[in-house]
Amino acid sequence: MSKKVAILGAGSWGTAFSIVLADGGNDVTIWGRREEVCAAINDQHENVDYLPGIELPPAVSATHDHEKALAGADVVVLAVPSQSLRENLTEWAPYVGKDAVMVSLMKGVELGTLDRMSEVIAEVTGAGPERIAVISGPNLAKEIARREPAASVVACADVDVAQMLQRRVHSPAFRPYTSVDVLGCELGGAYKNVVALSVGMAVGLGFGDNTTASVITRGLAETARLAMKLGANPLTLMGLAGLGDLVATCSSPLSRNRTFGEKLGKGMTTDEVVASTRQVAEGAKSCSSLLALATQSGVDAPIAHHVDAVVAGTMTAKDMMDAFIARDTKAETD
Ligand SMILES: NC(=O)c1ccc[n+]([C@@H]2O[C@H](COP(=O)([O-])OP(=O)(O)OC[C@H]3O[C@@H](n4cnc5c(N)ncnc54)[C@H](O)[C@@H]3O)[C@@H](O)[C@H]2O)c1
Ligand SMILES: O=P(O)(O)OC[C@H](O)CO
Repeated sequence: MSKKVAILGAGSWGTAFSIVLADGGNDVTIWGRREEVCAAINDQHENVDYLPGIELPPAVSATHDHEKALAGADVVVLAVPSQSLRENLTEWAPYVGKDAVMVSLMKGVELGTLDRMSEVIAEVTGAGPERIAVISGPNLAKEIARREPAASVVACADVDVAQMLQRRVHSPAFRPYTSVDVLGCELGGAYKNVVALSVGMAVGLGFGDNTTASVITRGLAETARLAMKLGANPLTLMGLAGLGDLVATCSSPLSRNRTFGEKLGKGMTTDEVVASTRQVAEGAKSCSSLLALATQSGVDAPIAHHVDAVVAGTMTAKDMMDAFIARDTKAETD
């Protein structure tokens, strides 16, 4: 049986996940947008731009040619920014094997269409749900690349496919659990970035653990409200792709979303924060799409609403925190 995997995207997570896959016994080819990044992966076994100091296993190689990366791959892993997936995949789709399973590592919701990444994949490739999976959990790239122990969720509507992928990514430091709740995993992964932005803002403003714990907990309530309205299993939100990822992202200085929020909390503008890093903070775009999804679904989403306003520059981080406290009071479980 082929164990060739293509990873499309040579950023932090695509590269870190190549280590998981190589440790799981797969032969991995990464497609990278920039030739010099691919050359460094092949020649120095290192992604000097995104994961400096981490030695990549011999089973990992890279190419700038997507046709070469995709040739013979029975598993295709997608790790580009959520807002560029549709454009990228439209170019790649003709070269994806007709039975290949596509796995989204992305944590965002498309602006405009409000599609989750699995929905973009289905629309662009015409693949059925049995060929589309999601891997999501508390998985900060640098820690995974250092092979620090972590768990995650492999979700696919077809449990046999989820189990096949589970076997392929199970490695000494990475423990995958299966799920059939693709929607719940995707919304948990996208929403926690928005909550991490607001937690980062609280940290940037100098507030302590009571404030961050309150925002995290109400963030989970907001995520669960929307996800359950759209059909997610509530237990998914209590699991690794929900609470687990929320805690990791909101607690860690390694999180790009939390760091982005912290800079906003310290008074930088969105343009200044974007200019200060080349890495993607998905929540800065997905706050708008998740807010639109919540509004369309009739779900109250105060955190997405206020984060969207701060990112858009129509409200300050301090005014956001004041507004959270001043909201009409209600029962916790409403
Ligand atoms: N980094 C993590 O710890 C982590 C963990 C889990 C999930 N994710 C998710 O994985 C996805 C990718 O994140 P990342 O951490 O690898 O981001 P990154 O910023 O580290 O890298 C993004 C990669 O995409 C490329 N890219 C940027 N714009 C592009 C475009 N228009 N077309 C094609 N390629 C483009 C960049 O060159 C880079 O290689 C995101 O949805 C993120 O939320 C990240
Ligand atoms: O760095 P962030 O904020 O994109 O978060 C990374 C991962 O999603 C954590 O699981």
